[in-house]
Amino acid sequence: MTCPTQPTASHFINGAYIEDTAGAPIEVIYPATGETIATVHAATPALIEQAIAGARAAQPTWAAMTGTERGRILRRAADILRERNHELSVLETYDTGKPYQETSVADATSGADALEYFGGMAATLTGEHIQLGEDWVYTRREPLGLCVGIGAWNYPIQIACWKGAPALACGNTMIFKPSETTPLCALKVAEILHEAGLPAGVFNVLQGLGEVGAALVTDPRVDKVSLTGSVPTGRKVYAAAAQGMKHVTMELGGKSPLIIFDDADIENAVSGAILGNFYSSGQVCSNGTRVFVHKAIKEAFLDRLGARLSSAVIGDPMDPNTSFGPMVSERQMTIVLDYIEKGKAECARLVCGGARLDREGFYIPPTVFADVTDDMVIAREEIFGPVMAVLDFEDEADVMARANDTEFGLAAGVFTRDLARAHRVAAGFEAGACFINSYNDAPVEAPFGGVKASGVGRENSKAAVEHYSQVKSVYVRMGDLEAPF
Ligand SMILES: NC(=O)c1ccc[n+]([C@@H]2O[C@H](COP(=O)([O-])OP(=O)(O)OC[C@H]3O[C@@H](n4cnc5c(N)ncnc54)[C@H](O)[C@@H]3O)[C@@H](O)[C@H]2O)c1
Ligand SMILES: O=CCc1c[nH]cn1
Repeated sequence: MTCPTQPTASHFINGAYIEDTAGAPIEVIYPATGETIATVHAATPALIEQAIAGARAAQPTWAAMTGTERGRILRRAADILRERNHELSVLETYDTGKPYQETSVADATSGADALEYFGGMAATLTGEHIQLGEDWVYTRREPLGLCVGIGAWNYPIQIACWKGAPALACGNTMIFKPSETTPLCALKVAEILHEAGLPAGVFNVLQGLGEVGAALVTDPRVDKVSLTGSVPTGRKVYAAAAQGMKHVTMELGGKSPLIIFDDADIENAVSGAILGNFYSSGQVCSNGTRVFVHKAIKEAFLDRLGARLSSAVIGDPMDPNTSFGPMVSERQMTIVLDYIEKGKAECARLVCGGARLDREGFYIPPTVFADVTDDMVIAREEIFGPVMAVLDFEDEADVMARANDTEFGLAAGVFTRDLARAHRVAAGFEAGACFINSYNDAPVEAPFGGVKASGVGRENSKAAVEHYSQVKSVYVRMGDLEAPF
């Protein structure tokens, strides 16, 4: 079996596809069937050297272009991404197993939004003038140099663009290493950027496992590392980057709370809980997997949730009617099934789901546990699959303390009709991305990122510019300079 739209080689370096079969083979598995659809090869040390040398050499010329010129290329790439939405969505579906119903509206689209947004912003990046009597200071906003992006497997196109677009807009070059589980889509992003006029060497893609990522992170010629991945990987990558005093962005995992008060619109709250637990088969970093439901409405909430989940169309991800697909890999399926067994062993009440589906592919249906308590493993650890934990509460202060009682701090949500309470709760959340009467919206205009163990820095929005550029100040004296001797 082969995916109809797959790239022609494993890597993209200095403006061209390149293959080196000396690198260890990495099989790309279609999660809906378990079949191999492609084989890529991990980057060899020679290819890593070629990519770093090329990206370093390309950076000064790219930075010397005006922001308008750089932005025009990024915006052209955004247009091509949109024109090829179908082809890219098919590839993303084969890479991840996510239903085409989702990928055709959420993935290339989100990548194009980032290229368009940062392309538009490139010409506006300026320093400032600070008058000091007759002297003055001006600042220059300068690129960092060579940035490395390292991706997770849940949003391959989005992650490549959320990192690449602001990096390139600011005048940096980038080497992007996709997850070894979903290596295909980032290559298409590189291909499209070059079709849009990107000079060779400015955006490169190298395949490989953690050791290729580690080789990039530790290279002294790399100035910044942006990782999307788990907290354990984040700790390693952050520590390695610190040895070289490199800039970092860490977009890591979460175990986010979603609080549903007794005055909430139940239908909307159920929608939020579904979007925050079962979109992308639960493989979204910001998911609100600890759903605190006020005791007074808990059974009504669970009844409506069960009814709505029974209408999920689980099946062939390429069928446009399918709304729920498989887990990304057999490994991830096993991890999630282990957590489900822990939930059962801890005597949480299994409301629906709870076992692998009897069909080919890595399918676990939407799974809901009720009567979950704060100390249960399924309420404390990130599962990264379609498993919702429903916990009871009665008092606002109590539920806020419980919601924040976690090492993570990526996202949080609240459903209530009381707007004063909604804003009070949002202010009290220890989380980077909060939602009121909604869940998991991630527009490019809004900062995205976590606090506590969930990360460092922000992607998207004007905030991302701070993480891909640095400010130089220049003091200008207008008169004579006195000295003590
Ligand atoms: N905060 C966010 O924006 C965000 C978005 C998506 C996913 N995630 C998180 O990602 C995780 C799931 O993705 P995953 O399983 O691919 O994560 P992971 O941490 O296993 O791997 C992430 C990436 O890091 C690379 N890597 C592993 N070890 C490395 C090392 N020592 N040095 C450099 N690179 C290394 C991997 O090859 C992969 O490309 C979840 O925890 C999820 O919450 C976070
Ligand atoms: O997976 C994390 C990033 C994200 C959140 N919503 C869409 N993408």
